[in-house]
Amino acid sequence: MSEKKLRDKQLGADRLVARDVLRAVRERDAYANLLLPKLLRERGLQGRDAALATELTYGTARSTGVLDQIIAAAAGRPVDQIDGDLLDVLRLGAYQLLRTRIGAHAAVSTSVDLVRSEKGQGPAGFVNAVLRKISQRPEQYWIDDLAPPITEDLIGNLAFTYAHPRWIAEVFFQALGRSAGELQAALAADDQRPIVHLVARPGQITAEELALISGGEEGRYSPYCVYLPEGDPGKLDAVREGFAGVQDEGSQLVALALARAEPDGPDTGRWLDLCAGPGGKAALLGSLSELSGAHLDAVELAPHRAELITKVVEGLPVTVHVADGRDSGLEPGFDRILVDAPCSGLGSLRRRPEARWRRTDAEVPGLVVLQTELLTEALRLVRPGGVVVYSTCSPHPAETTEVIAAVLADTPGVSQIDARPATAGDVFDPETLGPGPHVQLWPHRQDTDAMFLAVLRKDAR
Ligand SMILES: C[S@@+](CC[C@H](N)C(=O)[O-])C[C@H]1O[C@@H](n2cnc3c(N)ncnc32)[C@H](O)[C@@H]1O
Repeated sequence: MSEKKLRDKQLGADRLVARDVLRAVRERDAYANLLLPKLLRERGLQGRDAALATELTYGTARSTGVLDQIIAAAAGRPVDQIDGDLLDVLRLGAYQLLRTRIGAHAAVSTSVDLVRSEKGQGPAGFVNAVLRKISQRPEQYWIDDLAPPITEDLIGNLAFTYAHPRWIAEVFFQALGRSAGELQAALAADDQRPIVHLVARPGQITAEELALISGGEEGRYSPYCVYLPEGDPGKLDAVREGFAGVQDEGSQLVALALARAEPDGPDTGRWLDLCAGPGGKAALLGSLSELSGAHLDAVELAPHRAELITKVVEGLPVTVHVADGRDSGLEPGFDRILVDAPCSGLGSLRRRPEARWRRTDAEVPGLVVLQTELLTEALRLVRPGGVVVYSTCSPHPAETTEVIAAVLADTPGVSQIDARPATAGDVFDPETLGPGPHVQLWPHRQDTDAMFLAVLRKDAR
């Protein structure tokens, strides 16, 4: 065994990977869900070691803001006065102490070893002292001590308890009709790591076949979905060969709603995806359009994301355009248009562990302008009688119902139709999707990302 391998083993290769990912997230805004699988592969971690590294990395990244408040209280100084490399290890250690069943001794000693090997005895002593202090109390003690009292600030208390920034909890509260019980359920579900959802590409493999070969289970809502509770989807032949992909069931329902929504008059086979990168929905729509003899145009502003679409739609009747969806140069007259708008992503936080601590509400007004312009352009490009599906992976009312209301108010000759039948198809009861006319999915209700979708139809002449 090489000296480096031996060192990694002694230190715990799982924690070393977790620390390195957390450091990259902090130092260079890396995405944990992209970097972690790469490091696991490069360092040959598999099985239980890979599972532990994943749990520690994602769990720590999800809880960062709350762990920082606890670390600051235990260290007696704000975290911005703690060296970043030490802070990564403190977060990792505090997460293990407070939010896992790992024993206190293992959590503290592995953290101290990580610091000692890189930084020496002094910093290791500091990490030891802070983590020991944290370990003396259970998580509930720290919540009671540091969270706003539930009687004074219910939203702030729940946000702290379930490791969300307060402003995001406030947005969920509004989107859930100001129900405290549902907010608690939504935050709790959003604080869990979701299982992988696969999509079986129509015409290439069925969900039943994919479930059999992957050891997964067929989805509840999308006829193309398979739940994969464990295992690396990248190792499945069906995924490697492009018969299947990784896609949240809620995203599948959005693409399906576009294919199922009823235009007024016959479908002439011109479909458009106006914000298509990286191509998850375009791939599903491309397969569905092939089966129904249609053609999909896929527009994407970012060239590198357009390249990803080109790869994933290979062999399907799809043309990819690198263009601004607000001025694509495409001829009007589409039967169906999807506007899967750039958004704050607040609906898929559980799949992007660190995202909740990176986002700010200052981004939202600019996104709302873009969303409004893209939807307005889609309504110009759709033919009379044609349908437009507007969707976001965000439940933020400013990005969802308020965009729809503003565009409807400014665009004569367009009506909003009930999105529930198109979302449910003949697979499940549309009434389970709330009162309509839009659909808002939630992790705590459907166990999907919190996708929003609305269906608009241009009046036939
Ligand atoms: C929510 S993502 C779409 C996800 C995609 N539909 C899928 O399922 O894989 C929004 C996409 O819109 C792109 N985008 C941003 N501004 C755009 C614009 N003005 N015109 C077209 N695409 C744009 C972003 O680069 C991003 O790839």
